[in-house]
Amino acid sequence: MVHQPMIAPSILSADFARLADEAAAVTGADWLHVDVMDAHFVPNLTIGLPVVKALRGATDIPLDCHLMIEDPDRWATGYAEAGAHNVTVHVEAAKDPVRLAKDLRAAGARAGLSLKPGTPLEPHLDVLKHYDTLLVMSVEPGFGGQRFMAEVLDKVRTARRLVDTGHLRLVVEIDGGINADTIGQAAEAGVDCFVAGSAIYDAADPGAALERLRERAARAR
Ligand SMILES: O=C(CO)[C@@H](O)[C@H](O)COP(=O)(O)O
Ligand SMILES: [Fe+2]
Repeated sequence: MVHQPMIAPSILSADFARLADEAAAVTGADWLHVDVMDAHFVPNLTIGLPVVKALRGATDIPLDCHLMIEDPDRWATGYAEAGAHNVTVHVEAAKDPVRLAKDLRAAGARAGLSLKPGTPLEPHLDVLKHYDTLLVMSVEPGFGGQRFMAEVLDKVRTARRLVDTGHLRLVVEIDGGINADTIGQAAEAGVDCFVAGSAIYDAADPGAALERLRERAARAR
């Protein structure tokens, strides 16, 4: 388990007209989570490569790009080349996830693999050996502000066990519905990195909200 809980604010809940300021409001963040949606893999359309490139120049926080797109085999390495620290693709969308992980690493990024809430972990364990991050979705991808699905924590517990016993080398990340009421159970289950959008950016002081989440997670471990 990484030393202290990592927090990744999701800019999906930030003010898109003031992204540089919104990044500056969370300087304590470990990663800045960027939700890329293409209106095909998910029923929502957000931002893409030009905005990621602009953000890269506007903040020093490592960018954690979560690609909810139909054809990650074609587009994902562009995000790594644009300077993203971690690029996560969905196992449900990737045609050749092992190749993709190698390409992402060759382009200088960490490679992340995400599972939708209904996607089991076990069939993908061999593929996960090639990845640096496992992103467990705790809402159906597409929108911020949804209710946390505690049933995905079984996948987190399994992944934690496999990491702690040396079978996988991964940061275990969770995404969706993380707030002061839910972060404790996710931390107990073994999450390393917590994505939080509305719980941070809907708060009057996003930086303070981030640190409160981190404290809660640390206490629950
Ligand atoms: O990937 C997604 C949604 O598809 C997330 O990253 C959300 O943006 C998280 O928002 P909250 O559930 O924390 O409000
Ligand atoms: Fe996300």
